[in-house]
Amino acid sequence: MQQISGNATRGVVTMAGSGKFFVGGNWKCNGTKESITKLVSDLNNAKIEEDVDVVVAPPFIYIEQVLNSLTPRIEVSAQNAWVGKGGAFTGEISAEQLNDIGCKWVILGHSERRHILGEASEFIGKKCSYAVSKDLKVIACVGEKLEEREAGKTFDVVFEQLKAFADEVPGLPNVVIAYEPVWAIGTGKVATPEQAQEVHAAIRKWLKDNVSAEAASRTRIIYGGSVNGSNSSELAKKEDIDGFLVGGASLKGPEFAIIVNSVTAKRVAV
Ligand SMILES: O=C(CO)COP(=O)(O)O
Repeated sequence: MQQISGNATRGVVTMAGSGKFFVGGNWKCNGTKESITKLVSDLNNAKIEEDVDVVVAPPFIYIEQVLNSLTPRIEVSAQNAWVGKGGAFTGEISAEQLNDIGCKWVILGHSERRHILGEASEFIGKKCSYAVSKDLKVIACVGEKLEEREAGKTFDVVFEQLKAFADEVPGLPNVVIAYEPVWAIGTGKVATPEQAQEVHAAIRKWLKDNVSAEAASRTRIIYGGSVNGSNSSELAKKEDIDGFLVGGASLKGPEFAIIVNSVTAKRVAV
């Protein structure tokens, strides 16, 4: 349990880790200039709690539009980056280019890139290493497919994916881990708070045993997969759930704000 300093009314927080609550919005391959203008305006007008890190990830071509119009209270992420220095890599965007336009975050290893685009764990680990070496902060995604869960392989799959990150990025500085079970993504079938907590606790233990106790405490472990304004508070109450990575519901500003504000469910009265 962690005491939030400086504001006694906030009380005690049910968090196993020491990091700040974190909510990311992954807009995936959605939006137009017009719809993004509206979404940014809704986010700029939303009332969001102070003690949450908030990051949104527009498609590459809209990142500058968002950086130029979104409140600096909310940070901006890319959804991918090239594995090394830019050059003759048609269709790719480099970490240097993200730095150039002031984009500070990148999502790596999302299941859609693993399973639709065929990115392997080792390649994703190398991407993470390069991104961190260029001072980008990384949302590193892991998660099992339905058949893997049903075969009792959830931890094997998640630990193999984690190891690929940890092998390439000693100490995992500037990395937020997103646990996104593939069967829960875009399906409306959210993991129960107990299912998510079980894997988050296992990830934290894996970090303690394989990286360091400090990394286990510092690293935010966020949940993704059909999170919405109605289920986020129950999930947020679990002690190893340090926030969310939201897909579909992050395209609606008011609902995304509700999810961000589910940090209040972490606070219990003293
Ligand atoms: O993939 C996700 C976030 O990265 C989750 O997507 P949904 O919230 O649409 O299920």
